[in-house]
Amino acid sequence: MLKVDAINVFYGSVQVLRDVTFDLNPGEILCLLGRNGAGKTTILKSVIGQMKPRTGRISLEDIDLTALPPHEVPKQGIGYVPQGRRLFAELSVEENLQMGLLARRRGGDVRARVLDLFPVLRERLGQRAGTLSGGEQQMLATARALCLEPRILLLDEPTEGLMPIMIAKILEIVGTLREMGVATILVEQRVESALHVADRIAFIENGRVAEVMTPDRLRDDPRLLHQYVGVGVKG
Ligand SMILES: Nc1ncnc2c1ncn2[C@@H]1O[C@H](COP(=O)(O)OP(=O)(O)OP(=O)(O)O)[C@@H](O)[C@H]1O
Repeated sequence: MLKVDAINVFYGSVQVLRDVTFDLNPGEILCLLGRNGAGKTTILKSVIGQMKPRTGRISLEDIDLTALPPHEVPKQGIGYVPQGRRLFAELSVEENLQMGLLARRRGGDVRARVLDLFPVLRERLGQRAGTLSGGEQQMLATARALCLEPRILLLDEPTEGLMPIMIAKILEIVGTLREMGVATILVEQRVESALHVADRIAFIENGRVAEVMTPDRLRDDPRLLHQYVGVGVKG
């Protein structure tokens, strides 16, 4: 469905992505793992159109996303939840959701469906976003992105800084979205999360896709983790 084909991306004269190539199937969860600075966030920014590859191509079915202006890319059905969530802290939960709904023409039933996924937000519609817990803020940021009814969701470290129970909830929602046919590219630092939820794992190393594998393959060969992220698998 989504094809990233040999993209080369630069910040000024510094090349940060080198011939990055992978694909994403409908309803698939692809997890990007790699050391700090490997290029994971830059991959998401390239898919959503915020960074333009100097060469290479990103396409969604027959649409060339790299040829579109950045604001047209999300409209093709791609939702992006950046690291740090970028909510409007002074606005309420409801107002933050409305920001997501504004981007589309029809709204009412989408709002209800999104809130069904996040019952905790329904209870807090009038609360200022900045006063939500970290997990609730992540849910709100994800809910806002889902207002566009994306076919693909890009999540940058959604579990960062959360308590284990919240991490489990966020990952459960990613699993529910898969059942609904939403494909996800998930940037994760926690290997356990990747093993738990991913259909495939792509290791990013120095701006390249070093290897793509299933979680089972990684479990069978934990040395790969030492190689790419410098950690071992617990348990
Ligand atoms: N705006 C920028 N200007 C210049 N260089 C940048 C910019 N943003 C990122 N970089 C550099 O690009 C490289 C890749 O960064 P990126 O944020 O994609 O990595 P990452 O794998 O997501 O890292 P982390 O896990 O630490 O978030 C890094 O070397 C980083 O310093």
